[in-house]
Amino acid sequence: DRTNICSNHSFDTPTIPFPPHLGSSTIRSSLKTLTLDGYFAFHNLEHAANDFGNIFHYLPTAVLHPKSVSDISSTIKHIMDMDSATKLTVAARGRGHSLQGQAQAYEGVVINMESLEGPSTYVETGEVPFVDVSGGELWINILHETLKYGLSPKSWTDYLHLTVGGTLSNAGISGQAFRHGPQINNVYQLEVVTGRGEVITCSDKKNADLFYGVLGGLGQFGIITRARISLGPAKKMVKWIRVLYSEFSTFSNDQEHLISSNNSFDYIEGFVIINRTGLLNSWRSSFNPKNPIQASQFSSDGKILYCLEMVKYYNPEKIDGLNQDIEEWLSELNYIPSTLFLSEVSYVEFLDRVRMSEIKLRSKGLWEVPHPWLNLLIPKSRILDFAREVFGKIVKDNNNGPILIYPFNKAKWNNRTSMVTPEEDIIYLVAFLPSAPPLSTGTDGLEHIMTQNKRILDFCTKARLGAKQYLPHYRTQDEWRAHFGTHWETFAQRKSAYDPFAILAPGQRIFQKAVSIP
Ligand SMILES: Cc1cc2nc3c(=O)[nH]c(=O)nc-3n(C[C@H](O)[C@H](O)[C@H](O)COP(=O)(O)OP(=O)(O)OC[C@H]3O[C@@H](n4cnc5c(N)ncnc54)[C@H](O)[C@@H]3O)c2cc1C
Repeated sequence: DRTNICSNHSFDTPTIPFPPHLGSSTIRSSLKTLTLDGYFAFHNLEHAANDFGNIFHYLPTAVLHPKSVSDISSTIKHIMDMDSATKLTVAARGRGHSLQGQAQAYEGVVINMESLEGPSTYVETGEVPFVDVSGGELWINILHETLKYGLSPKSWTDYLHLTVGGTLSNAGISGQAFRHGPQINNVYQLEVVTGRGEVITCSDKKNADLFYGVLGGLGQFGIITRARISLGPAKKMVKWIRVLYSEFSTFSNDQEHLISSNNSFDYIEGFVIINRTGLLNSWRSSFNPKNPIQASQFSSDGKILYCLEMVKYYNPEKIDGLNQDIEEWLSELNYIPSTLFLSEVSYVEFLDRVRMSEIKLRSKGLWEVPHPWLNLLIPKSRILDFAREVFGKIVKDNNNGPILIYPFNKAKWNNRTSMVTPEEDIIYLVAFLPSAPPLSTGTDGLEHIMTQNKRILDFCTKARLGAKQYLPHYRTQDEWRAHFGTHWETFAQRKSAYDPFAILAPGQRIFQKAVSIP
């Protein structure tokens, strides 16, 4: 029952050796000696060997369903005390929406963070409002809870059914990042269980090295059990606007113009439409323009269109001047005049927009399919080169999923976190988000898309774009060193300080399990 059920597709099988077979019954017996508030499961663990990517599948030995922080800390301490040959690896699993097995632990222990209980969510409404939540809490629940107080987190992801620990281990980027930075820049304090099993509270003022290490730290230094997240006043409704462009440079100039202004839209994203045969609406959005007939004219057979997406939050009881402001901001843009689509939806409906698409796709069996996604951060100075080579030349259509593209201001990002980005003031996130129906061997098939992703990455390297992967995935430590660049030393030092045996988040494949404390 401990077989490696790794999919047999041949592109990206791991090259870093996994721990040897450890003698499962001895290990189970050893784990069973622990006194816990929650429990270990040793059977039916296939769920923990899967993720949203649906490409990598590694069975753990056990899944811990912790009820308390001490369950997590005792488990890690117990593993620390095992002899070096039998030390297990440990992966915190949030919602398991990783793409390449990052939340899996082959023959190790997966911790189901959603079962963690503790103090209930607490909202502070004072001068500096914040919410204290469990690391396994879903962002959608945080939204609903904070709205009861007229408050809301400021920085989001496009999809809210992800855990706090999962997105804070990466960055958490969406259309608000140009103004507020990513989610990792909107956190005041964390409670973390390190790879030594210690429970440490950290912030900018206290244990700052651990705090900034864990934010964007790919789960390498500790397990986030609690987070204090900054809040701001929430609005009830949004004006959701889309306009189209046929020239990339006009589109990107307008995006850059919008993110340079302090007083304009609250959210700015965009996407590329390459030779799409379907309607303009993509799967990720429940956007329903007032004039759908007009929208449907813009299926993009044979051409490339760029869609700029803007949102303004508002309260319906205080709408004075809003429409004039929006008209003025739009008048500064150079989109194709007949292509303005406007929709008004609630704040919650907008933020939770991908959920509707998920429900639809699930009903058609199209959600739990392989997702060979590729997310890149491209410096502004090279975005035209990137667009020219990739859109239409390497990627010839995007009928199998959206391609997002939008800039943000690096000045709004805190450079002390573990996350690495290109070194420029303005950076574009470009996200290729295809679904690959199983068994397809055509241009929507997994093999074709993986080859295409590789061509995009090869182009970035050859053209020296200075691009970085977001939600990075590499096979060798050399590639990881290159990814972190000058930040590698700090990253590696933090690893030996907080997780000296390299037991945490083995699915990232950055460090191999160590055998002795340096
Ligand atoms: C449909 C969809 C839309 C998305 N949209 C966006 C987006 O708009 N912007 C964006 O930035 N990202 C987006 N993502 C990516 C997403 O943010 C990451 O994949 C994130 O890691 C998923 O959270 P999770 O709870 O599922 O994490 P998991 O997949 O469970 O874990 C991710 C990594 O974090 C580690 N981890 C999990 N919990 C903890 C914890 N408590 N403490 C320490 N480490 C932990 C895991 O071990 C693993 O290495 C999207 C993903 C999907 C599937």
